[in-house]
Amino acid sequence: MIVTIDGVAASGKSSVSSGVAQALGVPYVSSGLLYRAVTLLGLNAGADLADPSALLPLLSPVRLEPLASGNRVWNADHDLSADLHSTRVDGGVSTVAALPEIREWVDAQLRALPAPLVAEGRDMGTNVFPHAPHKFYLTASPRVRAERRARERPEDIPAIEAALTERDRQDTTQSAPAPDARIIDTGPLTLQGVIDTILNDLR
Ligand SMILES: Nc1ncnc2c1ncn2[C@@H]1O[C@H](COP(=O)(O)OP(=O)(O)O)[C@@H](O)[C@H]1O
Ligand SMILES: Nc1ccn([C@H]2C[C@H](O)[C@@H](COP(=O)(O)OP(=O)(O)O)O2)c(=O)n1
Repeated sequence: MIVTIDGVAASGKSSVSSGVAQALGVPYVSSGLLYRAVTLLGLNAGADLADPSALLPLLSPVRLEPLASGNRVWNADHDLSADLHSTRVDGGVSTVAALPEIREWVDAQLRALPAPLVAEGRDMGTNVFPHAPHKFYLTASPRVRAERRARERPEDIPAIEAALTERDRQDTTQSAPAPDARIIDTGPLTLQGVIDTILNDLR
């Protein structure tokens, strides 16, 4: 069984996916972490983030480890995970995620993983796992999302809100909800409330 949980930036995808996956006793996979890892490696190499031929040669040692408690991304034996959620990576990741060659590489990593699993991102229900039987799409207003993310970032809420809104705009192409996804406005819900909503739907 595959459950897909897509949604806009900072809507709760990874926290909710982790909770749902742990309740089901299956792994979850965070596709955004792979886009973030490509971005980090590109930035560190001084590569042009809009040039797939500069990025693809960096990717052969990159591997996603889908632990139920939290995904990790490795570059050979170096754990990149702690560096993937920086403002620097946030600022470049939409450029990288717009490249068809990079999307193909990420999709191949994800499709190689054995089911059952919970997959989260933007296009899990539309493109990567279109035949998944259970699909969800998380939303919340930009202000609510910025307030949540402000607990994890040094910037103030208006700056975070502006950056989230801009990233939503740049990610629009791959971020449409699947027609058969259940859309959940997480604004009025607690994290556990969102997890329970999904688990009740799966039962
Ligand atoms: N429904 C919710 N209520 C309150 N806080 C939430 C809720 N969902 C997520 N959060 C918090 O919002 C932040 C962003 O969530 P995260 O799972 O990282 O989102 P995404 O994977 O979509 O970027 C985290 O600090 C998380 O704990
Ligand atoms: N399946 C996916 C997952 C993420 N992306 C892109 C869009 C986002 O700007 C970045 C980072 O995604 P991630 O889910 O980690 O970002 P947020 O936590 O929602 O801020 O990658 C994508 O294009 N397709």
